[in-house]
Amino acid sequence: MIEFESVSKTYPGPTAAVSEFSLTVPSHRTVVLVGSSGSGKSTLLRMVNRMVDPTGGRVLIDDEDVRDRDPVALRRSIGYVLQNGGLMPHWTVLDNVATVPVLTGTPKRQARLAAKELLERVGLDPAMGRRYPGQLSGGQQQRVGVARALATDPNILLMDEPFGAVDPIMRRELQEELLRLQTELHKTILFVTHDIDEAFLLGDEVVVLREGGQIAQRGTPAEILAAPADDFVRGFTGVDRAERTLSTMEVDGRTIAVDGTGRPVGVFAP
Ligand SMILES: Nc1ncnc2c1ncn2[C@@H]1O[C@H](COP(=O)(O)OP(=O)(O)OP(=O)(O)O)[C@@H](O)[C@H]1O
Repeated sequence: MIEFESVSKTYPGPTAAVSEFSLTVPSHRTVVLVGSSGSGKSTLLRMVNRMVDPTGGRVLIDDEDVRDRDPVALRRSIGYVLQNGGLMPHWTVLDNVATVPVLTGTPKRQARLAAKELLERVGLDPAMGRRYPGQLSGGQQQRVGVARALATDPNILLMDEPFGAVDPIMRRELQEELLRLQTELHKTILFVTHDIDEAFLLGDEVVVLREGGQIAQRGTPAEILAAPADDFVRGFTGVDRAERTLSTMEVDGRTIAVDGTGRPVGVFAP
């Protein structure tokens, strides 16, 4: 469980990046922070692994203040996936995945064997382990990034716009893969995106942020869609967008879902 207790972060400048933010991320759940650029999402995520220390308040992992943890050990115990993979270009894929386990004492052979299994787990051919990151597609690199984050079997995964730089089809595949992985792994995932559709797809809970890390609304995707808190959330989530305003139509005895433009988008199960 991750707890943000009234955290603030002020960088030099006129406004606070985050002010008085409180949130609990329950164990084994996926919580998505969604908001536009500059709303403080990355700052909040990075407070968990102490890449940023708050200027006020505290962050707890399983009731322990992260400030009492050694930052390097803390970072190695938490999976972290970034938009651009953050892979070491001159290391093979396998070495990229096996690095942290080796640094924390796993024998090299064992770590490489485990890395191969992880590549398979994220949907890659283990033979790709011999390649260098530059010889992989963007989507494949992101899968390696996920495998690397899972290499120490962390309880917590921090994901900062991990699928932001890949094309929409690959993005959808990666999202589905993450959903599948999570049904097997049950990690505590804190996921950052500016894409509300991604947030609704992946989040058990979604936190909509406005400037300064202010929570505009939090809840399950269904709760937010059913009752947007205000015009900001209404606009951000696009609840009034044609593709979200579904209605029903009877055709040949079956009930069809139709979007706001009149386009049939699905059929209700009998
Ligand atoms: N190292 C820094 N020094 C000064 N200001 C910073 C620093 N990091 C972030 N900020 C500022 O803090 C605010 C929040 O930034 P943050 O990166 O957390 O937002 P974000 O929601 O993740 O944005 P994006 O989606 O663009 O990544 C922004 O106004 C940003 O300019």
